[in-house]
Amino acid sequence: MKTINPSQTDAWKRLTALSKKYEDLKLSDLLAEHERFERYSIHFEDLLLDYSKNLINDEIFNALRDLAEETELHDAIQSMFSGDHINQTEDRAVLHTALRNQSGHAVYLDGKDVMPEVQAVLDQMKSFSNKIYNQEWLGYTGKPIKSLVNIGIGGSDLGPVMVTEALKSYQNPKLEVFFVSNVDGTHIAETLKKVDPETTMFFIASKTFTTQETMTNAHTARAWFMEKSKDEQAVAKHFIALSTNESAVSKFGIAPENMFTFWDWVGGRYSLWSAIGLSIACAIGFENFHDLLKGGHAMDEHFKHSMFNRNIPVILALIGIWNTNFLGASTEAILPYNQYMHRFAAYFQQGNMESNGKYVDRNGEKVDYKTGPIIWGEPGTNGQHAFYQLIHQGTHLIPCDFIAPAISHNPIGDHHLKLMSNFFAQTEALAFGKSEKEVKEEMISAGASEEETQRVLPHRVFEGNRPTNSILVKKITPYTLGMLIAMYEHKIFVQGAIWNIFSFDQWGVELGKVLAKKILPELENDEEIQSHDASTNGLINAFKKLRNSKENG
Ligand SMILES: O=P(O)(O)OC[C@H]1O[C@](O)(CO)[C@@H](O)[C@@H]1O
Repeated sequence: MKTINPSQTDAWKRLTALSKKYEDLKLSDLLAEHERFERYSIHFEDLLLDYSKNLINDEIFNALRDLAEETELHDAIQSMFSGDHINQTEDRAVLHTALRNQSGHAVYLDGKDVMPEVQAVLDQMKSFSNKIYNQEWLGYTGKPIKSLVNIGIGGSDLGPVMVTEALKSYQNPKLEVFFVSNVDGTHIAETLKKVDPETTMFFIASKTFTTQETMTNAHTARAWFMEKSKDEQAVAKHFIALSTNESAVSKFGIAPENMFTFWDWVGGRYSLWSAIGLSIACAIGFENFHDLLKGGHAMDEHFKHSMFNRNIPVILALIGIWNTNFLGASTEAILPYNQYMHRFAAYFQQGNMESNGKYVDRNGEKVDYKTGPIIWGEPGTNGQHAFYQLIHQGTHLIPCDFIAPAISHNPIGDHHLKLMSNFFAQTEALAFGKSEKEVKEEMISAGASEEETQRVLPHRVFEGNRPTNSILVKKITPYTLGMLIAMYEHKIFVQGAIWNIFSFDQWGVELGKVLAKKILPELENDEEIQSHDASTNGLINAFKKLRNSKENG
């Protein structure tokens, strides 16, 4: 992949000029055009992206597309899918797309087809998950497994949690799934209270098998299990490992036949498609897991082969760049109008922020433009009663993605129509707002005095002109969810490629880990600490005093 500074391209300069030329662009004017929806929306299978409620016109969109051309996005896409080592700081390829490759074609990495290995692990996952799902895998006392406990963190947790929750209506009701991630002992303690060692399967999910949080929780789980079962042999029936690190897995005491492997070319935050997804496959059944892969693959094909102006991930990425780099947004909200998808925003918090939270470009130079936005969100309508106030009337520009299914898994009464009326109302309100004239008329007709109307007026006006994308799908099925996940993955990839940053490393999480390791032994005694700065010393010493103080229990 070539390194091209996007801010030095002609397209970027044009976009800068366009952001001034169109600083008064109004969504209400843009949306008055009858064909706007047809021209600014895309159908792909059962998915519809409406991007018409963005502050863009044809001139702006064409310049954005030129930016993608000038920064050689075509080559970047080609490089990723063909197994080039595009994660250069770790000298690794980025081939999570191979994990969901349904084309029947080979995927080469350094001259070797990876598909036979991928298929072998999928076969192993299929056979294991069928046994769990069909209640055929028996624990050490001969009872079928009822509880699945995934122990992992970051990409080894967020993906499995998000998908398992999103597809809960597909779950075998005889199974309960738990996720333990935090090193806070409360997380494992509260989980262990709810499960029975005779009927629990622990999935130790860690790409490296060295992550402090995961290994601490795994050791605690094994000690708890040993205390209950008093049988070393029983471990094999209740602990499996999902990892790339065979020697660490065997050192932990998990036999090779109970290990499900993957490879260094699968990034942690892109790993739910790999063996890391085994808890998903066990919970919803392998066929459904396979449909998830198929949905991801369908989006890969769309992304690889569609022209940029008909390419959903590319369009989402370009709009994000317009909002971030030319309209001044620092954040993006992901708002699924679907309760099952309540961890979707949290999942892409890691997906996006760990990938594109970089201030150094591919030449090692500090960038002179903004990169990855802050990602957050909650399911509608909960968010409406929490933070939408700021989106509507705050001082920050917060572009939002609204996601909803046309059909609910729980068609009770008019719940879904009410939910969807809110979905449509919010993007309309954000775009059009409410003018002074409208507020005045409304208040006067409700009997308010002239004086009261004048006093409250500015507070009840909505400027509008807040950009949104709406993503509608038929239903949240494993296939559709696969498409949605891959759609955002590729959006992130496109933005990273254009911003000329390395999206597949995560050096920014290392420093804290290293310092925590240094501090840990200092907490194991009561001696006063002098080895840090004034604040850190003060905090550690106050902590030691507090834990030893007799007052307040
Ligand atoms: O799967 P592992 O190796 O335990 O790593 C867990 C997570 O830690 C990170 O390396 C850093 O937070 C993530 O990228 C990764 O998903």
